[in-house]
Amino acid sequence: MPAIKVTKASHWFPTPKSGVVHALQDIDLTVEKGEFLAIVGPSGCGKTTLLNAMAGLDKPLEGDVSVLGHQPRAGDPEVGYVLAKDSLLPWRTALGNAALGLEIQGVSVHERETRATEALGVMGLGDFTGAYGAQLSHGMRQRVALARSFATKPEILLMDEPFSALDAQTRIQVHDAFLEAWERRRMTVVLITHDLTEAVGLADRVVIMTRRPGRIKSIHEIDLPRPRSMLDLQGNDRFHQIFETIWSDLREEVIEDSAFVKVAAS
Ligand SMILES: Nc1ncnc2c1ncn2[C@@H]1O[C@H](COP(=O)(O)OP(=O)(O)OP(=O)(O)O)[C@@H](O)[C@H]1O
Repeated sequence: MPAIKVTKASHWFPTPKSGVVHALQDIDLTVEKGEFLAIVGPSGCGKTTLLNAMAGLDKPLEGDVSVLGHQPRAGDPEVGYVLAKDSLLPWRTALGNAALGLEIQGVSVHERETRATEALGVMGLGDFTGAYGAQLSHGMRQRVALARSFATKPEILLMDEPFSALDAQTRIQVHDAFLEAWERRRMTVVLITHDLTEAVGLADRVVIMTRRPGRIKSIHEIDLPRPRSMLDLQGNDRFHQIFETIWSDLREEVIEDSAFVKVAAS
């Protein structure tokens, strides 16, 4: 059984004046268990709509989505969701924030503190468990948000541009902390990103979506060995080759998209 199966999914939204916005068209996609899949495509092509369908937040008007063999449902403890905004509660410490998902799941105080502390340690924040959001940098805050998701040990992690608010240098540090944490559990990840370097560096496969209505244009296998480090990949020839191949395929879709980060590898 795959982790996620999307079959002939199409979706559109009503607009106040004139009809509909056709967001997704005929999406067929299978994500295997333990796979790291990245989705790239121009702004407004339906990436979040697709992720929301996997999260059970929005059902496609046509077609079908199944997650771990059943209909997706919002709040499924087996599925974590990480957004660009860290959404930390300012009155809670890093530990309190990292334990929040477990608390919602009804996990005992002792166990959630143990698991949240471990997740913070994995994200390199072992010395900051007592810090409040205002005392943490952007990158540290986002690592707390990632620790919050990891602590619940979801089978599937859905991520909507989780690194986009970080500056380039911090982003690489958080990528590597995330990769290290992911290597320990190898949960299924679906990552939406506007950063092709990130997609190629992190994922096993990169899905390119077309302009709206979003269809799947192509899927690229990333044959870089694991474990990986984003920092080390900057000097890896194979990484640059794969990057250029995917970019030449993606280019015409995102050429007018100012949100898209072509690169940089240096
Ligand atoms: N609730 C909604 N009501 C009306 N239109 C919507 C709604 N949600 C999304 N849309 C429209 O559907 C299209 C796809 O949106 P979606 O957010 O999925 O795109 P995206 O690829 O994630 O974009 P971005 O990369 O800019 O975040 C867009 O044109 C958007 O304006």
